[in-house]
Amino acid sequence: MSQHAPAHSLLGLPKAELHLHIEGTFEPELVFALAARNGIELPYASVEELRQSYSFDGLVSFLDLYYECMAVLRTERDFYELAMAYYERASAQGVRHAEIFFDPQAHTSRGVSIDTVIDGLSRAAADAHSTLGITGGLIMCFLRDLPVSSAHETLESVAHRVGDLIGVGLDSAEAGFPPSLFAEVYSRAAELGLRLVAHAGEEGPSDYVWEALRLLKVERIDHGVRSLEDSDLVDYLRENRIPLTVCPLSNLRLGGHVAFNALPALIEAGLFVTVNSDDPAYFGGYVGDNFTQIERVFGLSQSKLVELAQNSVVASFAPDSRKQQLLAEIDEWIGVNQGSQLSARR
Ligand SMILES: Nc1ncnc2[nH]cnc12
Ligand SMILES: [Zn+2]
Repeated sequence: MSQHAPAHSLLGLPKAELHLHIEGTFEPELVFALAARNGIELPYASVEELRQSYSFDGLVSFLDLYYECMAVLRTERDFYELAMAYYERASAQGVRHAEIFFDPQAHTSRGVSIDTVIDGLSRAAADAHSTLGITGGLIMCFLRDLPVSSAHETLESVAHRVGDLIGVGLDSAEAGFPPSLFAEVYSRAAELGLRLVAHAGEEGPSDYVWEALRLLKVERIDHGVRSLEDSDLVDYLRENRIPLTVCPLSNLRLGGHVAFNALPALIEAGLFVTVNSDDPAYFGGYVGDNFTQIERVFGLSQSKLVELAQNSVVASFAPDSRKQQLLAEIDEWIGVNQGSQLSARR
């Protein structure tokens, strides 16, 4: 696979990816390869059989498989290879900056040390920068369906190496696990200088989005599609330019067409929307594929798609100088594509 995105296509549109679980990029072929290397037997006869099980009836049914597959990740090299495979695919889809989620508790609970995880992922991020020019870093997520004490312990266990992280997030099964539970953990993360984001309003109610904003003081909301159920919240999100990291193919696979159709409604409501892939190995496409699908299904104009890419850069935690560089790359893409459209018409 080429690691450079084709300039004359939506895949080549430079973009930032802000909602991507690295464990959700674990393609079945790599799951099998790492299982074999680590001497682990999988309950699937083949790559094809594993891939065929990718049919979900909601977030929890997806998470069961997601945690099962990631259990073959054991060594620093495993985490490195997982992340490098993502960066290469992402680069081919126009990703120039990636802020990557990882779930340390899903690994430490199996006896893998948090340093092993962060070492492998950080080494990949450094190599992705030097070989592919991709900037960004790591956002450590707390599993909200585990005890809050475990989140506290996890955070304290990395207090000596917060320089390896951009921020913290909150993920896993949402319903019944409100953000309010994690207010103290988030306040400590802020004290450590970490940026704050949280999944809210994916399957959980719009109240969880309010809680994430008011109690956790997050800077971005991951998903947030159920915000549409509360018009005061929609007004608040618009007036305060709170970025939403929406994941269309994830919404389609886990929530069906009602959830998928949230995207045009959020855009229509004037919200600060970005497009991301969430768990691309499981949901049928990387971020460029998400752009291609929303163009096809919703008929979004090229200028709207460009605006979504610009939003991803502006909503990122990249330094201002890097944001300016990336916005200039997007302008360059617009120039190339206008030219190619004109020459195609002649
Ligand atoms: N879409 C999602 N929602 C919550 N937790 C997740 N972990 C991985 N993907 C997730
Ligand atoms: Zn997610």
